[in-house]
Amino acid sequence: MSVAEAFETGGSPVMDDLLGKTAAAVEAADALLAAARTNVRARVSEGDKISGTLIEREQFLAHGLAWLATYVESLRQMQGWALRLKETGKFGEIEQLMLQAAFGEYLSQMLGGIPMSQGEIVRARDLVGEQALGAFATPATRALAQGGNTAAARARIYELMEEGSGTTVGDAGEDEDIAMIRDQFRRFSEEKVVPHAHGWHLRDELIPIELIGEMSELGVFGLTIPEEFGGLGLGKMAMCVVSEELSRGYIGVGSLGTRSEIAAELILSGGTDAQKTHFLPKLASGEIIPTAVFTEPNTGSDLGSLRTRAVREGDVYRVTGNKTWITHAARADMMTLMVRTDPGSTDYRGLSMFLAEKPRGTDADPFPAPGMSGGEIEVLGYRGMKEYEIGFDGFEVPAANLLGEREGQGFKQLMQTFESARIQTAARAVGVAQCALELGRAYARDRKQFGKPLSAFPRVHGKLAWAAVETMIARQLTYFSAREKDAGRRCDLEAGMAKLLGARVAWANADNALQIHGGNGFALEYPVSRVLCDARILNIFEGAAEIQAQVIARRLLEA
Ligand SMILES: Cc1cc2nc3c(=O)[nH]c(=O)nc-3n(C[C@H](O)[C@H](O)[C@H](O)COP(=O)(O)OP(=O)(O)OC[C@H]3O[C@@H](n4cnc5c(N)ncnc54)[C@H](O)[C@@H]3O)c2cc1C
Repeated sequence: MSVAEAFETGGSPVMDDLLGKTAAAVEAADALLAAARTNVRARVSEGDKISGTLIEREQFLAHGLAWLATYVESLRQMQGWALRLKETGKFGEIEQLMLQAAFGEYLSQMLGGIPMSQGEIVRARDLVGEQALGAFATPATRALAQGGNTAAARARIYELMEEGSGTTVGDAGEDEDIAMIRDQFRRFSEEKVVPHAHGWHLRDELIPIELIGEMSELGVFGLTIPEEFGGLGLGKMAMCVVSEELSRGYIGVGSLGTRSEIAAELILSGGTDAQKTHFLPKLASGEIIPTAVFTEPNTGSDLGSLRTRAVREGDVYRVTGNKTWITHAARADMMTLMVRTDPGSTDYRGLSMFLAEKPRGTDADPFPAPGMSGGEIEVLGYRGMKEYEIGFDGFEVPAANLLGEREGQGFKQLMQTFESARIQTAARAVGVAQCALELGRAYARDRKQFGKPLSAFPRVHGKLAWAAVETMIARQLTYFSAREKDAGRRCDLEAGMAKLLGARVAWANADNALQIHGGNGFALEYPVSRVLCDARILNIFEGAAEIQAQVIARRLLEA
């Protein structure tokens, strides 16, 4: 029995005048968002000012607004993607169906309820009231919501997926240079990462230093560092496809560049000339492996209140306090270390950032530096670099290593890196989402039950088709923020949305891919068990989902 017969799809379920309908739906979605903004703003305002206290009291609604805005931006970006593909003659049947399913599902959720997490559904009627919701039900939104993400559309997407040979499901729409970079890193990932990732995870090993050497030679750590400082001088779009393809192989490998990206951004935007000349070429070449040292046992999301302190004594600062959850700390050569230099302060204004050098440690002696101690935290997933708690007791940092040689700027300097870090994390999430999709696909194709491959069942191929669609949505939102960043435009809002959505999609894909594996998915032996654990972290670090939604909501309400 052929795949087509199994699914009994008949002709293509692409809707008539699809692009006309989707264009009209974007307009209606914008109007719904405007109504929600007005409504939520009224709920959280005191006089003509937005009140932090009221936003917190109405957190569910405010975060719902952030999710609604994320959906609206997702649809706009999918529409833009489709129009660009059409212009270049690449808007084929699978891309049309993916567009239609994306609109169908997201519009339905906007009408019915958007899941901010499992069991936390924000309802449009609470965000805008019945009247605006009624106005949202235009002929285009109704047609797409009813006819977009149908079982027939999902079946046909799956069928085309299985016939296709591209590296992503559907054309991702990158330009030629970016597609070449993607292909190069996809090959690298397939050859050097995929065969070993699960073993590294199961044995809880550090990713081999030789692999880091090979990645250095490919320029991974200096991708976005300007050429004058030894980097490749590429944009964030390149960073996205590299992060995506490496994370598709293993999130640990795709995350090796994260701390280099943060350190380089910090130094480029806040460093002195001497700091730029000293650190950037070594970061770009991979000679220096950096680690990001911000979180403390009592201070995670509320980073501005951290307490580790640095006291100046002549030409040095002495650091005392405790940090935790520090990734790749033992093997790192340099810490971007945020501490309190103003002992009289309790908020972000008293914080400073140091570029603190340290010797490389080993498993036996992770922190062989005077005034520094600590140990590994055992974790579910996101292994390969290991996480550590660190105690500082008079650890010495030269005063010349204070970023920008200015105290009190640490939090502001860190905020300037948030856009890039969130774009990179969103790209990692897309890579993990793609990995889960591929694992689920391969299993569904091979495993037979009731005399058929699992993929013959609508609940199985439907999951895979939707995973492909939603991965593309997260990807397009991520690429959009990267393009905005590359164009020099502010994109904290878009980058936050891409991270927020990407993390949810990666988790959903991993969960569904594991479900398709049945009992075997629960066996450590199967890579999908690792991918589930790896996907889980994306909603926690780089701004937990609630913090991300809070930041997005504030920006939407204050604009
Ligand atoms: C694997 C891993 C690697 C990490 N790597 C690093 C690293 O290299 N360097 C580093 O500095 N840090 C790192 N972190 C720390 C990470 O950034 C923090 O875990 C994260 O910021 C959340 O802080 P927290 O864990 O203290 O959670 P908390 O701040 O205690 O929050 C717990 C939960 O409460 C909820 N919550 C918190 N505040 C609010 C709010 N205002 N409104 C609504 N809900 C809220 C959220 O659901 C949140 O997940 C890592 C963490 C992990 C798990």
